[in-house]
Amino acid sequence: MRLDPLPAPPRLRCRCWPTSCLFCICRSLKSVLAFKAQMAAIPKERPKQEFDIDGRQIIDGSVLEGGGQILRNAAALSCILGIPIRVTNIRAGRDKPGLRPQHMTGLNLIASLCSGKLEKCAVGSCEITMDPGPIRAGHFVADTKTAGSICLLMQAALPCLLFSPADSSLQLKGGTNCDMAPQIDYTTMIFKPIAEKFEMHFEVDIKRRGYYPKGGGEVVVTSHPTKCLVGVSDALSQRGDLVKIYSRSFVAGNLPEHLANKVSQSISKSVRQNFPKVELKQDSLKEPEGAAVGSGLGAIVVAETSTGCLLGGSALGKPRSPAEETGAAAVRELAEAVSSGGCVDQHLQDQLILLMTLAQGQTKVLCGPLTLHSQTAIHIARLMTKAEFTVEMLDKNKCILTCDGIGHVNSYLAS
Ligand SMILES: Nc1ncnc2c1ncn2[C@@H]1O[C@H](COP(=O)(O)OP(=O)(O)OP(=O)(O)O)[C@@H](O)[C@H]1O
Repeated sequence: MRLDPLPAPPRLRCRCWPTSCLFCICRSLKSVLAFKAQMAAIPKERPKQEFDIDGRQIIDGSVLEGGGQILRNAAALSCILGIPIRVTNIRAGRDKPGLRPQHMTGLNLIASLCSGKLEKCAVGSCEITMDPGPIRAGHFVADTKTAGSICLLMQAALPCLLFSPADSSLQLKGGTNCDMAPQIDYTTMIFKPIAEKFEMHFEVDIKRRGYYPKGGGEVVVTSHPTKCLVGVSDALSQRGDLVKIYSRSFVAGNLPEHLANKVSQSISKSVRQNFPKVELKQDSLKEPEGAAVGSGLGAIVVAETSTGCLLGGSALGKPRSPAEETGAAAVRELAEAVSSGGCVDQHLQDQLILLMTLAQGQTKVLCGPLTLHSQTAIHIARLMTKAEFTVEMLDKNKCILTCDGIGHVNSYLAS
């Protein structure tokens, strides 16, 4: 990874020099440490490729974030580029390492898209192999049988279907609004419109919502193939001004509708405090009976800028936590994304890496601090492809992430 141009190192001398105070010295040292941490996060050398005795590329699932995203991105690249893989140390960075139902379902789904051969793919397994075949179009069904995230199944499968011969549909079952994963509303309201700028097109039909712990949600996704994704150079590098904020607050199951209104009111209050001049539109609802399994409460807040950037914040209700706190937490996450000064929030950042990698041409994204998830996604992309990533620090928190993608072409649509 290239590092040029680098920012000037932070000044060691404190502002009240020559009568330096302890506070300023500490502050300077802290910024030196932060600067060093950011540099350390971006290795210069490309990661070294290693292969097992059968010629499969070895992917170490314990690097950096050490979570399920390594598996999804590696399996997707394996399927798209026809690279046989052996993933070791799966989710070694998590309390319960090994495959969880969501990851196992995602791998099986990817394997079925490309008639791939999977070995050792079972809950708890810390190592799998996958030998991909040609990607095909069709109707594919995947069920986590838990509240495992439907959006993370989409995250794994949709990039693969871009390179299939025709339209496909995915019937996905699991959780639609879960913690530690995009809520389905995040995927439709933020990821989808931005992915369209890369020429990734799909439609989402939410048949039924499902929440932790029951799951039981169902989403049908129609995916359209593309000849080649295109890099996005301007649309994600100019932040513009905030022009609108939209919020969706919901309850489902045995929770009363007035709780959704409380979430909405707290969002309105926090938005007024943080963004007093920005237009706010709100929806507050109880999911109709039959349209949701189990009980849930949550919110998503989406801000749009004058240049078309979309930033989000979301939260889900927790037992014994007041409904108002859910609204305030969603706005806090949004405010953090806005104050980072980037064109993407911390979650979209890593979700775009695969698209940037595969696209034809250059993508430039103005980001806040690079997250560990993004660094991990970049690591896997560099390990498995020739995509070039550059990080240009603009100040100690903001950077431009540039990727020269590999321009992978859909062989079925090539002529
Ligand atoms: N609140 C959120 N909004 C949008 N996206 C989110 C949110 N929280 C997490 N994500 C996304 O979900 C993905 C989570 O990946 P991660 O590897 O941590 O989870 P995982 O596959 O469930 O595995 P693990 O259980 O190992 O953490 C990332 O792409 C991240 O950006």
